Amino acid sequence: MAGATISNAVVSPSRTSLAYLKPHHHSFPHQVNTLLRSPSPSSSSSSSSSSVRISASSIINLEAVAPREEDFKTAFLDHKESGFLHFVKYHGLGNDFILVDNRDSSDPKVTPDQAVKLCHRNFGVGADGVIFAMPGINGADYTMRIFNSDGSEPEMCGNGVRCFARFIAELENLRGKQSFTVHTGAGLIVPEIQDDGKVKVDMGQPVLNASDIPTTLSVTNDHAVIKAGLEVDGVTWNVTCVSMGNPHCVTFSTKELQKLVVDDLNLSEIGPKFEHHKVFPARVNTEFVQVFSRGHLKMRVWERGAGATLACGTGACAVVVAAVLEGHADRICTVDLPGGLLEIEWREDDNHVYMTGPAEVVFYGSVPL
Ligand SMILES: N[C@H](CCC[C@H](N)C(=O)O)C(=O)O
Repeated sequence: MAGATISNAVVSPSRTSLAYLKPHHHSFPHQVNTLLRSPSPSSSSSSSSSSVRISASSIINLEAVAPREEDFKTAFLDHKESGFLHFVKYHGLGNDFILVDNRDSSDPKVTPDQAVKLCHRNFGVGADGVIFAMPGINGADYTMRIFNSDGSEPEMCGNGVRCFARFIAELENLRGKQSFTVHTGAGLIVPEIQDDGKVKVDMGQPVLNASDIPTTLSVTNDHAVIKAGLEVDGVTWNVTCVSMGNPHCVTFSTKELQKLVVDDLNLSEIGPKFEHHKVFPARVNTEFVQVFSRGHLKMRVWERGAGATLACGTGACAVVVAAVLEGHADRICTVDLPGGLLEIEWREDDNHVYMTGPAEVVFYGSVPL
């Protein structure tokens, strides 16, 4: 029997795919944790026929013997059972990812097609993407690769790299303030875990050159596309294009409407028309922005390859750059996303964009591949 819940579980060792909820939801019964150390499915058939019935009452009795979360995590992360993908589910302001320990190989353990299935919110684990922690190259400590939930591979992911940093800290048992270099499709990215557990990320320099976004929109200022008219669905939107390694189209207004009310927008209607617009040959992430003040912006996002998400880190960075270029905001802003707040600074002295925000574990899981 594939899968199991924790209370009233019938747990068959050979097909364990338990999700370990954080302690305040359930304590993890010692017996079940032992099962995770069970021999691989290919071992003697006797273990595959036996099953362990764990009733809700026994969980209460076992409460006292439940392992410390630390012990569970180590046991789980060391688990290398073949035929199963062991992962840790993280989210950054509700932009959620399946994180895979891929440090032993530069080939992703999951194909793009498998990523689509894993990201499906009914038939799979459910996520906006799959992120791989791989060996570093060109002197970087690590490499991060990501597949969107549609199987496409973007250059970079801001919320994802914060989750990546917390994942590495867990795998390497790092404590306190930690920083390391990550090779990505957007170049070298440097996340730093703060004392409060938030992650501050040097996201590198924004790219404004139209051909590097890429976009075929006509340039407005010195090879850049700033507040240019873009016809979508019969409306002329004013857009500014910024790449953070991945392409972004940021809009604050239309020809008719000088101030967007972002909660009034039908993203599933308008988002795909931006994403697949012919002026974006690599498709595009689109951010719709409302200016509350020169230090407080509210945004919603339709992501390339993932649709409407609760947050987009690279998008929040692109939004602040575009807001400064269009004269709406200063260089230090709080960006208000449906999933929560990000602190963004586009620093004048080094032209780098810095993003600070949370990244949390949701659960540990195993899934047959
Ligand atoms: N869908 C994006 C990648 C993920 C970006 C977003 N989740 C972030 O936090 O930056 C793209 O195809 O460029």
